[in-house]
Amino acid sequence: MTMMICYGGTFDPVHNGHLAVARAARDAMQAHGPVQVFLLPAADPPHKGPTHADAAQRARMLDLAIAGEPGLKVDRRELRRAGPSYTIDTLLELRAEAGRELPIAWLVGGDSLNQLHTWHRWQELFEHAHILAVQRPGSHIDAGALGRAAPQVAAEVASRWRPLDALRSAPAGGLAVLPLQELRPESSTELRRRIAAGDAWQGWTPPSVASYIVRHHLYSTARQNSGSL
Ligand SMILES: Nc1ncnc2c1ncn2[C@@H]1O[C@H](COP(=O)(O)OP(=O)(O)OP(=O)(O)O)[C@@H](O)[C@H]1O
Ligand SMILES: O=C(O)c1ccc[n+]([C@@H]2O[C@H](COP(=O)([O-])O)[C@@H](O)[C@H]2O)c1
Repeated sequence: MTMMICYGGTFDPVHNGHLAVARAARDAMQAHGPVQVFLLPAADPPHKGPTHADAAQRARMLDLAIAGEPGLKVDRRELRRAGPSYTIDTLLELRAEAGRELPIAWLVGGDSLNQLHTWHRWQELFEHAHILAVQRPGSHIDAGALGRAAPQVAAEVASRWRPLDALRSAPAGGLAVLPLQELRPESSTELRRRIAAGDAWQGWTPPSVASYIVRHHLYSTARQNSGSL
């Protein structure tokens, strides 16, 4: 059975760290059977202020970033919903479409996992998906241990730890850690800072995305929302 991996983010803009994570998830899970990775740009990320590029631009940059990549797709469903892009709403939609049996994993960086208790209806997430967590510098997650998680999160996941390959054997409810060959230092915040400051940045994102950013004058001043594609 195909495993569905969902990778939500603001992607403002997408960077090579995001792509390394998406590819690592695809490659690790495909060792055990077919897998599809969906990248879901958030229209209105619940914990962030206004974005710098608009939602259509962020999704377009994702299209460019994954062009020609087997097993990766952009899913724009959150762009079609009004209001905050709550993950529980997205998972309810995906579960209704995929049926009750399909294994679904929601991919998060360790920084996000440590704060999972702040997400809307967060405990319900496990009814509809597994969580697949990936290390990020400073996040201190490891298989079986959360170094910096809120106590509520540590308590909720205590009985949910699974080896990676076990995620395929149930539709939802587990937590596994995705191994990365090396931690990825990239962040969209630092990338935007570098662009605005005129520091070196183009190696942090694929050339097609870098060209789009330059062509649309994104991130070079405090806030952009030109709306053009
Ligand atoms: N370098 C990275 N390594 C591992 N996970 C990452 C990395 N960058 C982002 N993520 C994870 O990807 C998801 C989407 O991230 P997001 O689009 O917010 O990018 P970001 O770089 O964290 O942005 P910002 O710096 O603006 O907060 C989050 O779960 C985040 O933890
Ligand atoms: O559902 C929530 O309450 C919620 C709170 C914070 C983040 N998320 C989701 O987590 C993903 C990463 O968010 P961010 O802010 O780190 O880009 C993105 O898909 C968000 O919609 C979801």
